[in-house]
Amino acid sequence: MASSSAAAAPDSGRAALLKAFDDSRTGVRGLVESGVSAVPDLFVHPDPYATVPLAPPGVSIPVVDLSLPAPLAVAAAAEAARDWGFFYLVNHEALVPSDYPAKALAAVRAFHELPATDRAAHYGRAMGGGVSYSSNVDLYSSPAASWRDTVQLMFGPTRCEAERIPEVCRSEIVEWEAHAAAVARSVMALLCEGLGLREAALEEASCLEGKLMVCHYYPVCPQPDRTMGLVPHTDPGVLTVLAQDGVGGLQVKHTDKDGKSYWVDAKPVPGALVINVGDLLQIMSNDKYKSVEHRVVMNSCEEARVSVGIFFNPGKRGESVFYGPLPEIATSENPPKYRSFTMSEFLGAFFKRDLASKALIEHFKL
Ligand SMILES: O=C(O)CCC(=O)C(=O)O
Ligand SMILES: [Fe+2]
Repeated sequence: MASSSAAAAPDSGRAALLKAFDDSRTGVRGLVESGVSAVPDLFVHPDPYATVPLAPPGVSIPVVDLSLPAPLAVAAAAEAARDWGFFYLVNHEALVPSDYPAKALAAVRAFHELPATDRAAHYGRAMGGGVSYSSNVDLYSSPAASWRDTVQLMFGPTRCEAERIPEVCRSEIVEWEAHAAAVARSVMALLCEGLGLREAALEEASCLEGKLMVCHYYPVCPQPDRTMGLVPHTDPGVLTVLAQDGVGGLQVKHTDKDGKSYWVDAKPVPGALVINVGDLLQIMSNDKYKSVEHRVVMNSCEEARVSVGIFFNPGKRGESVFYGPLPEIATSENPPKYRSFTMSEFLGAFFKRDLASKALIEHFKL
């Protein structure tokens, strides 16, 4: 790797290094396997942990208990989505068998820990058949690469070809997708009721039909304070259902009642899923629910971290189908704060911007 810093490297030198890394087809895990003892310059983030302080001890994202009587669960979900944009979902065993998501996380780990030549056979950025395995989806556009490899799978509106899913994790991934969709349906129903809407309003707007799964692997890092697992960003979609293993590293930005912001650890909680509001739900709820920034920091843990997220999005993508603040919510007392747009306009705006910016929501603001 280059001896100068990523920021200082001439563009052509940096581009060549990125290509050489990509051409290795084995991701960050491959660097670790080759024995790197320092974070290569391409992955160095200038002062990754400077800007916002960490939360005081004891601060945590809220918990929503799905076994509570419906009105209490609705109130808890609505309050969490409004004040935090993130929550742990617990007591969801009516929807998720007890061996999930652990089985899916273990299967994803097994894929990322296959011998390098077996992984390399799957490596590529194109979503061929709805599946890809690569390191840093934004490798060529981000200012610094992150310490992360990812398998992406499309589950809707068009479903990936099952035989394209690496066999070592195929059945577990397919099964987890079905359970996570049941969880998303139930959470969307709570969030709709929290907006005073009928519980199927988001489902009727096709918000359970677009589904992208990301299976992340954050290898052990020799210099955790020099790089990041995932830069601060908001999720563009409606709702994200995230399963994480026991390693930890996810942090959520929270602004308290006094306007003070800090990063809060979303520590792994056994039996809890992490749910978060995406930009589209903030827009559809006319800012009642918040899509908040989050990131993944590296730590000195001796074990790689695995997480599996599913982004739920509208599946109806026609040029005559518009999304924006839901008409039942945006009224004369609560005028719409965003204009309407088609999904192709929304996705076009998403792919044009840098992952680490909040520009997407701003783009549609009235
Ligand atoms: O790995 C995680 O915990 C978070 C992943 C995430 O935020 C994303 O994929 O958008
Ligand atoms: Fe995210």
